[in-house]
Amino acid sequence: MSPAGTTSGPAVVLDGVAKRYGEVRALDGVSLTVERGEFFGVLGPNGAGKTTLVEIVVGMRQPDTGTVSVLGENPWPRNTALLRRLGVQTQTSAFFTRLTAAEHLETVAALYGLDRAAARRALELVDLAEKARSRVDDLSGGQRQRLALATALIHGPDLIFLDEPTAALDPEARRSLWEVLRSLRSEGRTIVYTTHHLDEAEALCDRVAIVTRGSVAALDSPGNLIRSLAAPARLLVPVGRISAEQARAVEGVDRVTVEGGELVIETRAANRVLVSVGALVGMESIQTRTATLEDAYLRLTAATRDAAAAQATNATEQQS
Ligand SMILES: Nc1ncnc2c1ncn2[C@@H]1O[C@H](COP(=O)(O)OP(=O)(O)OP(=O)(O)O)[C@@H](O)[C@H]1O
Repeated sequence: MSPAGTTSGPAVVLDGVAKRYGEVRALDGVSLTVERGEFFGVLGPNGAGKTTLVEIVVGMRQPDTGTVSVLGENPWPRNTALLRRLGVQTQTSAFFTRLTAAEHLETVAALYGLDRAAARRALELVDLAEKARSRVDDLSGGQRQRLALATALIHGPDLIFLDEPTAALDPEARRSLWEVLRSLRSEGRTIVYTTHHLDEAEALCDRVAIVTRGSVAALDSPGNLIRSLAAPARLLVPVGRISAEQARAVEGVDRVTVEGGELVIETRAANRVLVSVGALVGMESIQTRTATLEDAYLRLTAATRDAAAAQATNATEQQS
């Protein structure tokens, strides 16, 4: 059987995709393109519509309106030939819980027509070989998450969807999963994933879409988002070297707070302020924290929340 889908062109194209659950507008006209070979992050607050978006793209849900193209094909109704080219890990991944981890993967391998070696390779890929003989029921949350990832990757898919794959992992396991994801990316596979770990998205993603209230509020590389949303840098000075009033008086300083024994000076003119504050306290006393994707994200989501609150107030005032 020849595999479904094209081998060139974008990996995913969404055009005007909307989805309601009763009164809840989960997606409100989402249009975006994921290029082939891209590591693409979908970020957003709880309930923003990320899972719904991924479920529509992989053919688990039908959009109310709009079009979806995955490797050049429509994923709905469930396109079983296309499914062989997709690797999907959702938050509700199903396991054969009475089996051992190895038996579970061997069963999945058999469903794809693969041999036991594929199951062993998948276990090793996610660093779970030592739990091969443990029952799935007896695995920890993080180990189950790694098994879910192995299940999604066992057949070597071209396009991989992961819904919060590192949510239950300890910091070491998270870093080792980053390496797995990076190696998949370097093999030319496309990865679309959702996460609440902004540091991770910044480290891994070529581009991210920030979804708020069912719409794409921003879509760009992490670096461009940080620049365009003008997130501030922070200078940290031990309390006592300079007063908050003195710091506020420095030209270019936006905000001064005290956190954990440090005066935190926020600025969007980091170089200029660093020189001025350095002249007051000595350069060696200053720690710098450049703006992160998390800063940019928080600014954007706060602005979206404020705009929605203002709209709701206006609507109430007009009614009364
Ligand atoms: N099956 C469903 N029936 C009714 N409402 C739903 C259903 N699934 C999701 N919703 C609602 O749709 C909205 C979007 O949910 P979704 O799970 O897509 O968000 P999310 O961004 O993935 O959230 P989280 O970060 O918490 O996982 C939410 O308001 C949610 O309550």
